[in-house]
Amino acid sequence: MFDDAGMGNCWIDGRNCSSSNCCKEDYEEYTREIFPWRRHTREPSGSDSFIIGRFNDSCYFSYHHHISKINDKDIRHKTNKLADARDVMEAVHTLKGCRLPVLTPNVKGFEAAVTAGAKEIAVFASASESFSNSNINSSIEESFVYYRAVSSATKALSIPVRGYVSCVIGCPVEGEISPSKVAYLANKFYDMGCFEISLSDTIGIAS
Ligand SMILES: CC(C)(COP(=O)([O-])OP(=O)([O-])OC[C@H]1O[C@@H](n2cnc3c(N)ncnc32)[C@H](O)[C@@H]1OP(=O)([O-])[O-])[C@@H](O)C(=O)NCCC(=O)NCCSC(=O)C[C@@](C)(O)CC(=O)[O-]
Repeated sequence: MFDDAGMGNCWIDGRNCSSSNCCKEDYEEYTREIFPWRRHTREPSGSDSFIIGRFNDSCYFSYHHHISKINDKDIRHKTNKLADARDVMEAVHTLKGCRLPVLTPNVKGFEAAVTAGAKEIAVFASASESFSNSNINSSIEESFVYYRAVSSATKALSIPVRGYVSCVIGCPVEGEISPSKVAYLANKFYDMGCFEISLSDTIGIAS
């Protein structure tokens, strides 16, 4: 399902469909070079924990990042959304042999994640200014202000933090991303104390 509260136009060189969706079903809609990149409507928590469980059974993944402790843009459902995240944490905390880092965009999300039982935290910055603004409503530099605060809060509780750099190859709005920008952000996460740094080809154009 799509909602129209999109994240702006998406431009992917040489592809006629969004990378994150099946090209086949989208082909008709995306036969133009520029197409609206819409956000998926969130599934109920039951499917989240079911999917995490299945990934774990498949033994392919030793960790699953999940449950972005995020602010739902439609504030009316914000509390429900957090309750939803708590349900997922409750449903997966018994999974054996896997790590479950929780994405948190700020200290508020971190506190909610720890309250819900998170043992590992993940923060996420983008190598593209446009993607950062669309994704977390702040610039790259602003996001590191939030993430340094999260990192200090995790140190006090000895909770490990993973740092994601998004859009390391290309951005749906800005196109190709310079590797030196990616290296700069990875260094910032390293200096901040992240024990792991993940470089994400967020829109899958490297493959
Ligand atoms: C970052 C924000 C919160 C800024 O959203 P905002 O609206 O700018 O936040 P704000 O600071 O203006 O606060 C607005 C309201 O939200 C509340 N709020 C503020 N923070 C939280 C929170 N954590 N949890 C719950 N509520 C929160 C805050 O308390 C306030 O409530 P009010 O006072 O009006 O009642 C929002 O833009 C957001 O949630 N963005 C995240 C969207 C998201 O989940 N993106 C996908 C993550 S995965 C990813 O990015 C890529 C990755 C990691 O997978 C790797 C890759 O593939 O690239």
